[in-house]
Amino acid sequence: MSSDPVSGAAHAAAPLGEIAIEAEGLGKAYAIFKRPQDRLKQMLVRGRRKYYDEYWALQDVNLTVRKGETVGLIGRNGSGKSTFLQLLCGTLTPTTGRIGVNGRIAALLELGAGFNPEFTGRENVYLAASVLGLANEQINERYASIAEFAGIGDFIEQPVKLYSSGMYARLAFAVAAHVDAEIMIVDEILAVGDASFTQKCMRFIHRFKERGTLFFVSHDTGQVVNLCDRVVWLDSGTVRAIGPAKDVCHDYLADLYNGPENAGSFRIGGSRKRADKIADAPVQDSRAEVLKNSQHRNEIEIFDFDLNAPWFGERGASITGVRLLDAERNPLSTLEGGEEVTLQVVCRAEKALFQPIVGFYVRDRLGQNLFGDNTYLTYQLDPVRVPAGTDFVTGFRFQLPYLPSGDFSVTVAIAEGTQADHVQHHWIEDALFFKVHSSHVVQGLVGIPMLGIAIETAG
Ligand SMILES: Nc1ncnc2c1ncn2[C@@H]1O[C@H](COP(=O)(O)OP(=O)(O)OP(=O)(O)O)[C@@H](O)[C@H]1O
Repeated sequence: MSSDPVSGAAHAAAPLGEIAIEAEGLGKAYAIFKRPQDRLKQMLVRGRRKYYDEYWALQDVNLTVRKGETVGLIGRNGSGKSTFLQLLCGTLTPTTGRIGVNGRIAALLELGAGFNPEFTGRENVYLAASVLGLANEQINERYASIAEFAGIGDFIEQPVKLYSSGMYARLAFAVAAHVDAEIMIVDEILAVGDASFTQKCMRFIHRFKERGTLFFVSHDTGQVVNLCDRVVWLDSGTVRAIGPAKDVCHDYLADLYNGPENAGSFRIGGSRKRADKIADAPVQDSRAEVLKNSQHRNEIEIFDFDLNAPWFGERGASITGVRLLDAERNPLSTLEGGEEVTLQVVCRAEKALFQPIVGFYVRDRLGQNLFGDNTYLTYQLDPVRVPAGTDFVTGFRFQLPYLPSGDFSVTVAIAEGTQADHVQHHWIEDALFFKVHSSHVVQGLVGIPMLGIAIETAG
């Protein structure tokens, strides 16, 4: 394990004016002690010798956030997001560079509201609100509204050590929503609340955006794009990109999909699993060439993953991306029908998952399920475990049937358990749309590739 090694530049005040947050050459190194006794030795030698290795969790971050901006922070696990936020809040000291904050800051770090576990909810409201700058009379005036926002009933009189993570998050958010913060930092906290509370928080965040500066950290790129003007992408402790939310999230997802560890399989807890047993070349329709060159060929246009599609579920896991890839794993925007495709579903385990099931349906415009599948059978004897906070990719590789002309959608879902008994974590209705412009399929719901068609005379 490790601790803060080297002291560095102070948490200095930023220049006044239109700037809310300014980081210059910001870096943070942690000390990694190989043996517990080295930590003690280090304390004794007071810096004259070094008994630790330095690990740079963050290096040379330069960032200016103007007042009123909403900035997203994304990156893989361990890329340095929490470290950056702690430097921003002043709970960590930079090893190099500086970070300045101009305005009252309220941070909603994941399970890190700074509550005292022995105090009741009510006592913690007073404690946290006063740390965030409210006078006692102001807290008295706002207490009823805070309690109402939290919505945890009589639990507010219980010590917070008895709270579930969702209740803790509710109270933390309720306080932060009432302290007149000018800068708000929201870090994954929404993932632990239930759907109605998450929506309440999102309504607050949308209102806050109108008047304040928001720093939003999430693995849910859909939410990031929805909310943020700009996005900072951290990769191994350095800034990989800063730019318009949609562009940066797109590049980040592309990197996540195409990273070497995701090519055709996914790795969880160190073991690499084949996502599926890949069959041989797809079945060729004997008329493939003729169809391809005729007006009957399937022409299919695919639209992007719909970030605003309706969803339901417990959100112990989230689906963060859905797309179709061709046989070479390039993203597809049009299809011909009959060819090999891979439907990729990118998920994030918000909590530790045991036996996740990822599935999909393709539906026609009347809502009829044409076909679909899920990962259950493949993994039922060898259930996958996914640690909390892990992003993972599921691939369904199949030969696309021929489709009749019309509109189609793909519904995707991630559940946990067994086929018969499971918790639905995230079900996204019509996550992806595609349109078939022309087709030779005139009968039935779908057409299958014909290996051969022959008329032969009897005898
Ligand atoms: N106290 C510490 N001592 C040593 N290393 C640490 C410490 N805290 C974090 N790290 C390391 O610094 C790196 C960045 O961690 P950080 O928590 O900032 O990443 P993150 O992007 O927030 O990850 P996640 O998405 O999983 O929350 C990681 O490799 C982590 O192991």
